[in-house]
Amino acid sequence: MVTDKNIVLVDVGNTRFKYCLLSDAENEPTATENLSDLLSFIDEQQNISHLYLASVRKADAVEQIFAACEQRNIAVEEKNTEREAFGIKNSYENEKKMGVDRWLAMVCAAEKTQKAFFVMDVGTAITVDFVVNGQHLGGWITPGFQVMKQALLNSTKKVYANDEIPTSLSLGNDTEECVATGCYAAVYGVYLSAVDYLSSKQTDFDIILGGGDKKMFAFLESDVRIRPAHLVVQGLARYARSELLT
Ligand SMILES: Nc1ncnc2c1ncn2[C@@H]1O[C@H](COP(=O)(O)OP(=O)(O)O)[C@@H](O)[C@H]1O
Ligand SMILES: CC(C)(COP(=O)(O)O)[C@@H](O)C(=O)NCCC(=O)O
Ligand SMILES: [K+]
Repeated sequence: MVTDKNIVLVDVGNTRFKYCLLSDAENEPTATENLSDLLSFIDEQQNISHLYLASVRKADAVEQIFAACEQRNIAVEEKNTEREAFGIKNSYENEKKMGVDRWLAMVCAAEKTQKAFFVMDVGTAITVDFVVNGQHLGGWITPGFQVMKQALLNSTKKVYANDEIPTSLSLGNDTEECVATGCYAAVYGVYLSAVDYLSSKQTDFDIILGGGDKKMFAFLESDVRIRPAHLVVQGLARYARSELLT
């Protein structure tokens, strides 16, 4: 019999791999840039029968995962964006063009609230998707905090950056600080625009937040509309539970 301890969930983002057992899907997944960490994890468990996979990279980036699973007799279930599932209807004309991470973020978010929502994934890119009455209205893709900073450095000669990740809106008093606070303001601006957009629909809504940089929004914690989530692995968890455990 397959249990939630035999299933591993794997999110292949543009920066990092995130993974956990289905039984741990409520906790922070392990994040790593090295595929070997995932393979060691699988080998430590010894009893993995299924691997649920979501990737936004090119096919060759996940070939190694398929090969490693074949060697270990683990069934790989790779998820792709769908037109409709779990009561959510995708607005894309060609849903295959939508990153599966965005689709899974909606699948996760729809389980966390019965209300209208927007789901914001603050990762390499920032994606925002709006859903009202199960209908995906559409979304936004913008550069994430690090990508924004890098684009600025690449396009200028005298702009420098530091490694600080601000956690509230403030002003800079030197170049590095101005870059960090400015890019923070841009990220926060995406959030405020999303609130503004959904508020204009005159509907009560929740906000589901995830991604490696979601800590930037920690200061908003007291807003009852906000639900932090491990979007992609929890979207995968929903698929895995419905396909293998019911
Ligand atoms: N240890 C870390 N290594 C890399 N990025 C990190 C780390 N901790 C936080 N981050 C932040 O997380 C972001 C990537 O978020 P993540 O959700 O993992 O991206 P993706 O799903 O696109 O791979 C980076 O832009 C970075 O600012
Ligand atoms: C927008 C993304 C790059 C976000 O990826 P991430 O930041 O999570 O690594 C990814 O969802 C993607 O490659 N999407 C394809 C284009 C689309 O969704 O329309
Ligand atoms: K993202």
